[in-house]
Amino acid sequence: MVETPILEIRGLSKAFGPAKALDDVRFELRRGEIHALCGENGAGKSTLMNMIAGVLQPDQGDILIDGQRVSIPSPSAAQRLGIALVHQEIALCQDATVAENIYMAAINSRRAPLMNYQRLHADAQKVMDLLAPIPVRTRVADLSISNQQLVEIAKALTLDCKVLMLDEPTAALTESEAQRLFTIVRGLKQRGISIVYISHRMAEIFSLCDRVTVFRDGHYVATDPIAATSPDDVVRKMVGREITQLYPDKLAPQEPGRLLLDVDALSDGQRFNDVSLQLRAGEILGIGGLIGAGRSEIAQTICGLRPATSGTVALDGKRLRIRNYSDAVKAGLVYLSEDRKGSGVFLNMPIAANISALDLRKLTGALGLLDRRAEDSQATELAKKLGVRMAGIDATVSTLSGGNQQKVAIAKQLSVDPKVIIMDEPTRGIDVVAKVEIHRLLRQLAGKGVGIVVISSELPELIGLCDRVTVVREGRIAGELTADELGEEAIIMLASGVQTPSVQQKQAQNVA
Ligand SMILES: Nc1ncnc2c1ncn2[C@@H]1O[C@H](COP(=O)(O)OP(=O)(O)OP(=O)(O)O)[C@@H](O)[C@H]1O
Repeated sequence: MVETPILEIRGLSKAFGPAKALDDVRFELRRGEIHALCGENGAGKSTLMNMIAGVLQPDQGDILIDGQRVSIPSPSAAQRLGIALVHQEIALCQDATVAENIYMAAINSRRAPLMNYQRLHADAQKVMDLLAPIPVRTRVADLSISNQQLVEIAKALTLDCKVLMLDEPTAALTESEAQRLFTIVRGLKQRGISIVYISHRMAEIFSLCDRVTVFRDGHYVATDPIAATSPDDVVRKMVGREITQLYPDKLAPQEPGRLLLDVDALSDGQRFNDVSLQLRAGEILGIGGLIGAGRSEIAQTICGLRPATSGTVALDGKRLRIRNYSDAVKAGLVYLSEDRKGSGVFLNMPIAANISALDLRKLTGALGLLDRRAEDSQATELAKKLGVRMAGIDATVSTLSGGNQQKVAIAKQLSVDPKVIIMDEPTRGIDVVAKVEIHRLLRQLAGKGVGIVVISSELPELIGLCDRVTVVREGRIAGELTADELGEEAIIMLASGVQTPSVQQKQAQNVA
């Protein structure tokens, strides 16, 4: 007998104005399975999750829980049905404690157990301990992103959750943090929780999930057991064609041009010390390291977003005196923030205005008026180059899917024709195809003499894309790897300071 699925979606459709985000899709989640949902940016994955979580209402179609048709008019209705969604972006109250966040809904509705803080802490700690030993009296702002993510999951678990939906949970995690999350997710599965898992990373889908469903352009394409498919097959179903080359060709070693960016003994007096980096024209330099190692702080200090206490930055042979970020942009140095919502894009502004926000002078006519036509044509060209899926360049950024918002943030950096671009996690949340396009675009820019620095926690990206990788550990440069030396183990070893068994073995062989 076939078991009734815990969650079933039949013929679901949703339009935003004239644009159909989902068209007659189906989906089935079995009890105790981890089911991956894949599709390009804008394929409709988050829209489906939001409907199941009561955040959005479908135009048509049915949602069944345990074989019963249900209506989910609000997030609290979803909670009552045992459905929890952990969003792409962390949405915790940063100033509140872990315990207060875990019981936020109950506190707001005065159901907290029950405003007795001692009991609240004890109950919250019990849930938190299922995942990781994080003290629940800690302020959320003092936790790492990965621990914040676990607090989001703990919050979901208090709701007597039967169906847990995780939307790109590893996007902001390092490799080892992601591994810890997988162990936790597998443990939840053992406890009978059914999990929907959205991710753009094929490797993790294939190591974690039982089945995979693919959406393309708001349509259902297929559902397969993981054992009966392959990453290539999933990508082919997502895109409708084969992707042959994942990474563009690298520079030949003798190719890099003149010294473009020269950072010498830079310190900020707190997070990093004595950092020296050199970048040549035409080169893509990777920066690896664990989250919290100080990579973003180094980049932000180079670009005038944080103050330095000592050291120098020279661009094209000229020592820079950068007091703030706009000085850096004027000099030809731009920074793509890893925090898209915080400082990458203005969500409530149109796409065109976002793309031109960094340098309006370029688009301003003799009378000091903004040339809207020039703004629109620049935005259209860049959005097309990056393949932004949108209704039009006048649409606000908030109407775009997560990955497409990231593409707008990248277009914004490119609009100023920079000499050096420092990108912090540039392809976070970006689908496989768009990632290939962005990598190709970066290589093309490098080919024109632009210097590019890519901070990434995704080892395959550092290895596949970069000509050289510098690894930062605890605020200092731990070492540098040339293209020939690049490998996951070599990066991990420098990043953690711990030798992995096979490196030790190799070294022992070399000595022998
Ligand atoms: N509030 C909204 N207003 C207008 N259009 C929207 C809105 N929300 C989503 N869309 C559109 O619906 C489509 C599906 O978006 P959705 O966020 O579901 O994609 P996704 O598959 O989750 O993408 P990603 O991988 O980038 O997160 C996109 O074209 C998006 O622009």
